[in-house]
Amino acid sequence: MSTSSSSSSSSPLPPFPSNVKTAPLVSLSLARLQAGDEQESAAFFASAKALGFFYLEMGGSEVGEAMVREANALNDLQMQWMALPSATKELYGRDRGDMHDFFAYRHYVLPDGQRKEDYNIRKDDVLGLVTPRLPAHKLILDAQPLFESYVRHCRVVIELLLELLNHHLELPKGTLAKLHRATERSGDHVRFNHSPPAAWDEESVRKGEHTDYGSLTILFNWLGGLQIRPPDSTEWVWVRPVPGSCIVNLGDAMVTFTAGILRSNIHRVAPAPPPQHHLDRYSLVYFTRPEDDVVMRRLKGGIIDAQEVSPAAVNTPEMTAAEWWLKRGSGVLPGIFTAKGFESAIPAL
Ligand SMILES: O=C(O)CCC(=O)C(=O)O
Ligand SMILES: [Fe+2]
Repeated sequence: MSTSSSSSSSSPLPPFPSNVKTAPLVSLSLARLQAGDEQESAAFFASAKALGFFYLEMGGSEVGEAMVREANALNDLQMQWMALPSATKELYGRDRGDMHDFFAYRHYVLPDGQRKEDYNIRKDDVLGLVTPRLPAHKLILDAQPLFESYVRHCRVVIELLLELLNHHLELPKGTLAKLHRATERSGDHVRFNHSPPAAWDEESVRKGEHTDYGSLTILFNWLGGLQIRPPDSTEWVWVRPVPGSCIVNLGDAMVTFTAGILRSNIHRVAPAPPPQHHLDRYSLVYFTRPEDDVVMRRLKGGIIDAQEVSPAAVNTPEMTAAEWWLKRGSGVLPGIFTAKGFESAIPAL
């Protein structure tokens, strides 16, 4: 019996349970957003303000359908990568002692001795912005065309979403695009995430509570496990994986840029709920961040000008996007970041 959640294997995954409480994510159509559908665009802006999390349905969009195929292929690749001996994976681990440490393999040992692990591969290596690229295993290097195509497709989606946000925020044309040029150095990266089947351990689940650090995140997962805590709620609810859709969420940078108009919602990854709990769980994430040199502060113009000074701006030292993701990613600036500032000091995982 396979113990892996395979995205493209012929054996279907056990279903996500129907008896757990799920998160109220709206589903938006990439094809409709690409076609300039105003109702869809307004629904996107509403969900970016209210929850900061939504499904993006990829069917009917050439880019979207390609991304679904590529995400499945990358997930198969990540299963091979995660199956490598630990000593091999650690050759690409977080012990090089410089800022590139973040673009690396890392693991945590769960109470039962198994490894929860992830691996960050930066956009600047995939798109050839840095020579030489950071060392990577042959499995990764051989899949360069796949990574490149996936990153370019993710960027098409990101750039569309940024343009729509720019429009609804009534910012001067191209304001957000200029802060997120794919051709410039940034902390954008692909992440492989792997959690082995494990008993619920409150401490590990709680430690994983976070907001994403960057601007926009594109997530593919195949098994349950992702949970969010909706605004003004203390209850964690499950995000049901929807085949053919990715999950998009906003990160810290969008809260800072908009003085809190847009929402970066707290979330975490728990063990998959039964009947999926006996499977290894994998997810594939593309994180977009502002360019490294961009200073993280509220933008001028449009509806942002009418916002009050957000406590976050008062309580948080100003820094560049690169300093931000480095501090957030290494646990120097831990906690849940919202328009109020840091709300709790849970060390970043
Ligand atoms: O695995 C998931 O479903 C979510 C992962 C996540 O939130 C992250 O890597 O930041
Ligand atoms: Fe996340």
